[in-house]
Order: sequence, then structure tokens, then C-alpha cells
Amino acid sequence: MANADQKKFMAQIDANKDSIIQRLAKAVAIPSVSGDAAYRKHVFEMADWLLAELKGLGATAELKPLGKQVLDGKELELPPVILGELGNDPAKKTILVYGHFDVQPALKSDGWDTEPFELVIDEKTGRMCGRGSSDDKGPILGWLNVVEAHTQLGLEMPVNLKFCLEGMEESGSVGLDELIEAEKDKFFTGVDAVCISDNYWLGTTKPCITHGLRGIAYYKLQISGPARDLHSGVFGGVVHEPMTDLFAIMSKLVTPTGEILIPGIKDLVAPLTDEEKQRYDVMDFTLDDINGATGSNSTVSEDKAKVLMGRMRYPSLSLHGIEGAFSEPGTKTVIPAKVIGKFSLRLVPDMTPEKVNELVTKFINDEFAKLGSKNTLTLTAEHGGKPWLADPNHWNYEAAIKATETIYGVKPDLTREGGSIPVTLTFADTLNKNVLLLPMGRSDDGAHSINEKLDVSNYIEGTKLLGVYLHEVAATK
Ligand SMILES: NCC(=O)N[C@@H](Cc1c[nH]cn1)C(=O)O
Ligand SMILES: [Zn+2]
Ligand SMILES: [Zn+2]
Repeated sequence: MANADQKKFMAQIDANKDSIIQRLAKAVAIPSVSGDAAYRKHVFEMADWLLAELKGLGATAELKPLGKQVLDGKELELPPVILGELGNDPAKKTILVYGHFDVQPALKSDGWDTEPFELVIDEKTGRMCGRGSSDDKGPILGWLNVVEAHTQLGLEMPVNLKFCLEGMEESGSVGLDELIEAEKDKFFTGVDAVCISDNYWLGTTKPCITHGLRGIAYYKLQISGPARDLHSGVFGGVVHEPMTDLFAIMSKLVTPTGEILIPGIKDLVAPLTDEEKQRYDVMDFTLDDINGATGSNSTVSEDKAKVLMGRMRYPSLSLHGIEGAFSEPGTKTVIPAKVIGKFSLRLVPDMTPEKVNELVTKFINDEFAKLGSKNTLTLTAEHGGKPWLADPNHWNYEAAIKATETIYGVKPDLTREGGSIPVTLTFADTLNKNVLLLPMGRSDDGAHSINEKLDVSNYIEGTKLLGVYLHEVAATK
């Protein structure tokens, strides 16, 4: 049940609907893709824009440089992290808010119906389409909208806020762990708990709160041989072909039903308990939720609990792409000289990127040796992150549950998420504080996919949720 302050706040968010949608449109218009060197300047532009927004709302904030990285052979400046602060009343709790202002790549030619970096609102359905609308610009702006509404109402913020906003989450959060370690006893002092809004509901109607994430181990597998691309009529049947070697190896990593074939991986997974299995059996979820989100009927099982566990508590291995392969329309008869296969594993307790690296490296080298190929193989472990699991028996979760009940009128499901936000574990371990994931968007938002969207209702009610959560934090003992 909302109290008087919460009611005033919620009404103000409704009154601000048009202006806060405009704020999201401005953010989406900045193509802050972190994984492509050509777009790096826009990640900086996004950091500047957000910094100005935060300062405009009365926060103190600064850009923290992270140094350089090498991306695709080029040395590049890493985007800065924004560290901001609003309020330092010792009588109030301090919540650290994390989010990321970088996005996944998006081109209209990938199959988008609209320009990816333009927020296009369908008035009939309420869908706001644009890259980053749900992952993670909408949720970040949700926090700013909360602060703005309080200021407009002359309503005191119920807690102190600290912001840690990064521009490299979609590319391995390079440099962030080191910054958190360095600032542990400086900027991060006094933090009581952490809240991250960067994931999604399980379906499209019922809210959830999330206490677990899978980790990740990402690989690039390069096979090279000929000094240049070759004519397949002249050299087909004559040389060991890099693409043939790559296919042979990649096809041995995982079965079409998702079983990981790398020896030793399954042994790292914590055993399933009866109590845990029951939680998946009763979770408010149907296969239609998944089918709606994928736009297909392609689950690897018809068993709801199995599908849920496949996403939340078991590892997976996905093949993402092949760089250097002929991929244009037409029928070019080429033998590519060098190809790079990209794949990743999502990790669950008790897997670590280090243990997984050992097993993956051994398996790939063994399989390559079996081919008897004269080509050269190079396996690179790109970014990695451990899985994370939090104790939901904490006031931070209690506040989120109450706030969800106020906004949506239902008790949220307690979920684990299949994606990865490696910094979550860094916050939990380095600051030794409880971390909570409080999602804004729905399962069918299409994060990382074409036509990413955030529903107007999720943006507005999700903003209210973040604000009421802060009020409930202040009310907990
Ligand atoms: N919303 C969180 C998210 O999308 N995280 C990414 C992180 C990542 C790792 N490598 C590339 N991106 C995810 O894929 O889970
Ligand atoms: Zn995200
Ligand atoms: Zn993402």
C-alpha cells in the first residue's frame, strides 16, 4: 500500500510521462556501441550527456578515466566510468546504483523495422523501439527520473544515492573491477546495499526480482593457413581449408539440443537439490512466454522446469559467428585464408572462467590435433566473469518485494537470470554488500536482438518501482 509521499511521487511520474520519454529518446539517439572501435566516440558522448543530466539534477558526479585497451589490433581509450553522489545524510541508508550506458551493435540492415538509434513509439501498442531502450538506458534514466520527480515536488529523497555507470558492460567491463577495488575505501565507503536494474521479467505480465546471474567465458578461435584467400576451383582439394577445420571443431563443442560436449564441464556444476527443483516447478511461467520472446516454437524441451533450469541454473554454450567468412549475397567461390569462430559459455556455480579456460583449451587443442591439419590454430580467451548468487533474505530484497507489490499488486517471482553482469559479483565480494537486481523490462524486449523495445508502461511503472523501492529501503530496519 502506497503512503502519501509515494502517491505524490507516483502521480508526478505520470505527469512527467512525455518529458521522461523525451529523455529516453535523447539517450537512444547516441549510438554508444562499446564493441566497435568506430563507435567509441559515441560512448564518450553518452558519458558526457549523462554526466550533464546527473549534475543538472543536483548530483555531484565525475568521469573516471580507465586507461586504454587494444581492440581488434588498435589501441583505444576506454570510456570513463561515471561516479556520482546525491545526498550524504548519515541518518539515511546509502544505495549504490549501477547501470551501463553502452549498447550492443545495431544496424538497420540487421533486420530492424525502424532506425535502431531513433526511439520510435508505436502509440497503439505502447512499444518504444530503439537500441538500448531496455538494455540499459531506460533503467538508468529511471533513476534520474526518480530524482527529478522528488526535486519537482520538494520531496526529500528517502536515501542517499551513489551512482556507478559504465560504458563497457557489453564488452567485458574492461577496467571496472580495478576501479572498484581502488575506490573501495573512497567513493564506495558508506554504501549499505546495491541495486542494479539491467535485466528482464521472466514473461510479459508478471514482475520479478532477481538474485542470480550466470557468468561468462568468451572465446575467439582463429584458424589460418594460406597467405591469402584462394580460388576454390584452383585450390579446393589441394590445401587444408581453415573454414573446414573451424567447422569440424566448432561442431564438436555442443549438440543441437544444447548439451555441452567438452569433457569436465558438467562435473563443475553444483548438483541440483530437490528443494531447488521444486522452485522451478512452481515458477509462474509457461512455454508461451519463451515462445513469445523468441518469436518461434523452438525450445529444446517441452518441460517448463527443464527450460527454466536451462536458462538459470545450468551452463550453456552458444556459437555466435565467424569473422572472415564469405557472408555476402551471391556465390563467391572463395576459400577464406583466415577465419575466427566466436563462441561463449554461460557459467553457473561452481564454474569459474579459469577452470573453464583450462578445459576448453585442452579440448580444442586435442580436437585440432586429430584433424592432422597443417593450418595454425590460435585460441584466445576474451572476457570472462564468474556467476553470482545472492541471499534474498535481506532488507534490500524485502524493500524490492514491497515496492513491487505497491506498483504491480502482485508478489514478484524470485528468479535467476541467464545473462551476465560480471560486476555484480565484484560489488558483492569487494564491498561485501547485498546486491539486488530489480528489472524494468519484459522478457520479449529483444535486448541484443533486432527491434529492441521498452514498453511505455514498463518505463513509467518501472520508474515508479525504482522510486518506491528507495522509499521502502528507508522504511526497513
Ligand atoms: N543486460 C546484461 C547483459 O546484456 N550482459 C551481457 C554482458 C556481455 C558479456 N559479453 C558481452 N556482453 C550479456 O551478454 O549477458
Ligand atoms: Zn545490460
Ligand atoms: Zn546487454
